[in-house]
Amino acid sequence: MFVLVNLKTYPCDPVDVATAVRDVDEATDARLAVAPQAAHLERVAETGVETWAQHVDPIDYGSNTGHALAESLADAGADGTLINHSERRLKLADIDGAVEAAERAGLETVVCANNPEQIGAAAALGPDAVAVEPPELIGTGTPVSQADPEVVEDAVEAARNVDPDVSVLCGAGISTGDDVVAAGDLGAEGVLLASGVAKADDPRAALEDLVDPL
Ligand SMILES: O=C[C@H](O)COP(=O)(O)O
Repeated sequence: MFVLVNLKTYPCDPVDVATAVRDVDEATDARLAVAPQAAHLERVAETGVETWAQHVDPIDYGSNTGHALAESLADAGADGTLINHSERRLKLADIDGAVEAAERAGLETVVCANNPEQIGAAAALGPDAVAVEPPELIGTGTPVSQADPEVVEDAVEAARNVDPDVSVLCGAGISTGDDVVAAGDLGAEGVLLASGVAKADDPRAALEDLVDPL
């Protein structure tokens, strides 16, 4: 299972969490990665953890003030990038352009979407993976695998029907090892999570619990 920890703009110490993610990754068969804010990419990547950007813009070098250029994210140490997160939505054409920009810079891609229908559309754009996240469950602590298992199963089927090579992650409310196992049982190859680690009193213990049953 792939466990991708998004730090959003939570007030945690990104290097501390990244170090914990790196250490737990080394102690488990699961694959762990962390997505800090863009301004923290370089410091996080220096820990040796697999590092992801939270967003990339569909642009090339040039006059694009305030945008996130894929090559700059890669230079800062990003290995991959989220695209179209629920809190950073893009238009369809821009999702397509962002996937192209990420691939141009050698970044792995996860395109997020709200529901199975959008997952099918996202998979058609050729990312490495898609992540289904019902927005109403994000940050609630109620896991999507428990509250809405069908959305995960339907997302897996939607992606498979479009492109079986596109992996499917699920996210929203995932905070325990049991949640991760349940996601895997529904067909997901990974989970995208945030508050369960970034807002935990002890992020390292939260990570250890997440991978314990894997
Ligand atoms: O990127 C992560 C997702 O939005 C899930 O967030 P959450 O784990 O806080 O529900």
